[in-house]
Amino acid sequence: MSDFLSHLPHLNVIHDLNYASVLRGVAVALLSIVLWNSFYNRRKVHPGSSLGQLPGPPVQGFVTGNVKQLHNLRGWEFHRHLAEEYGPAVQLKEPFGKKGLYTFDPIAMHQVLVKDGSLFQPPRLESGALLLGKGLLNTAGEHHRKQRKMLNPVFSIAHMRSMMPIFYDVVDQLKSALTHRVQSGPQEIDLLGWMARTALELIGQSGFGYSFDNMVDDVPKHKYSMVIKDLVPKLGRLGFARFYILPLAIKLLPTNVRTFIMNITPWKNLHDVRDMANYMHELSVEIYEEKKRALGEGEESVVKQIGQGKDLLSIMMRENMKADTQDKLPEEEIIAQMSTFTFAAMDTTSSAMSRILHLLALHPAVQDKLRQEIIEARKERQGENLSYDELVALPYLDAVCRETLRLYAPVATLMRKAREDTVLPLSRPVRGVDGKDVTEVFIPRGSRVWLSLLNANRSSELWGPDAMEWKPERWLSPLPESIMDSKIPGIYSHLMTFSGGTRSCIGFKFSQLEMKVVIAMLAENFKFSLPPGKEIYWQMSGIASPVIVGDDRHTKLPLIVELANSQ
Ligand code: HEM
Repeated sequence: MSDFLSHLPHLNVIHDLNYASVLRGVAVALLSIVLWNSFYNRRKVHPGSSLGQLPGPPVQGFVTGNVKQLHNLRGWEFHRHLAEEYGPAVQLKEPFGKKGLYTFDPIAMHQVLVKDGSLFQPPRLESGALLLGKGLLNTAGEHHRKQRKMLNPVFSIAHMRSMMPIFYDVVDQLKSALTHRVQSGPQEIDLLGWMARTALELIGQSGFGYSFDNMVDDVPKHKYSMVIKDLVPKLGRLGFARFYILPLAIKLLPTNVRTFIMNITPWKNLHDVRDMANYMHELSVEIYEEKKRALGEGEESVVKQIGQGKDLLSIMMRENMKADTQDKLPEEEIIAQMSTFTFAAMDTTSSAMSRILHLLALHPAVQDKLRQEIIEARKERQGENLSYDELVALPYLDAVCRETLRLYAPVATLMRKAREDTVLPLSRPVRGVDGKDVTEVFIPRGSRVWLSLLNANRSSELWGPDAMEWKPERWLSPLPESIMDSKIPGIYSHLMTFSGGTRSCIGFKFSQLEMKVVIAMLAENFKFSLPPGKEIYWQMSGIASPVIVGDDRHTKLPLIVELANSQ
């Protein structure tokens, strides 16, 4: 395995380099990119309207364009303004004046994610692979398709069913931890912290048969818990560099040169991210090796040494062993899926579960109704845990989850980059800057397209005039025809929350199950209310996260928790 490690680009260092030539190279590359951009923006002959014909907001500055507004932690208003002022297809500016498209038009999104999915790739691929290895999030084309083919069956309903006992074990630990803290009376508790611990333990146990957290200590002790908690905020602090400088450096500089530059750059945050990536990788290798040994020794050993062998990693390794030679994934890619799944699963699901708890605290009548539904279902089962089918069939629990994922999608925007010139059709014309209707937009190769999952889910044209209200009841009657006919390409409930097409969320069923098991237990056993004197604000980070107004240095969701049967 040490051989394998030495092939990872981020672990190599070189020492003797000519600084002046490196800097000259970077300057020439930057200048070429600016000139290339303006050449592309000025081309006149192409099908469809040009991006320049679409209306859009003024830029904040030539260097950053609209990017800072778009990724601002308080960017909700900006995104809402884009939808209300300009409609579903908007011209935005990247750094140095390059034009891009911001859209939530269903047909345009369908083309980007489904029909022309292979032409529109996330720009993160190379930098993401440095962070998490070549897992699903960071591969493309045939490589991605091959991984997806191997991994889709791992997330089947049959496997989700078999994971129920693992889920209930983790949730029992959460119940004991909270009961212990509130048994002598209501307490203010940071639920975001507990949801993050629960989500990590759920993916740890059901993902890899590995426990990160006994859920007993006040703070988790495993280094991985700390690392994964800090990773997203630290990545966020790389900001502009992450989306623009890093991909450029990867494209232009050989591995050893950029590793050298990274190591000598006096930026602690960058070094922290590098060390975190290395640590996550090392732990994944350790867990993988242990499991491989057990699998090699047969099923009995898997059960004895690493639980039931029903976790995603065991399933993945068994599927890979069975696969035909041309479909087999190399070890390195199986290992990369571990950090990939943890990264993709943890903050998204804990954000969604925390949002539900916050909303239940804001809407006590919904909270009571949900509690009642679960108490009655459990009574019918004489207090036994609900089976997979019983749990997913609870209509109000389902409505609360769906409505939260609709109005408050944890991931607000996806970014794509066009690999070829292409034309995107719109489902209805928008008024161009010259007053003429724009029905299709020419997207030059290299342009960015931002897909607004947020605005697609909140469109009053599709969801009706109450689209901005949180109303679980809307899911208890038939949805409006406008949404049923809209051809929204999302894989889940006409929503864009889990995206659509070949790169849609592979874990969406897993995450819904997690949410339902956790929220059902919490709503049945505890009551949640708002802490007096504290206002909670959800930041628009890559994955939405709550802070207390006036103290936005740390993400937190303080709620008053008490036993539900205390009165
Ligand atoms: C509420 C929870 C979740 C939300 C809102 C969510 C959302 C998303 C979105 C929007 C994407 C598309 C990203 C892109 O195209 O750039 C995605 C991809 C992905 N998600 Fe999730 N996710 C959630 C939970 C999970 C869980 C629990 C897992 C794993 C157990 C997971 C694994 C993945 C993976 C591996 C991908 C990449 C798929 C690919 O490129 O083929 N997600 N997710």
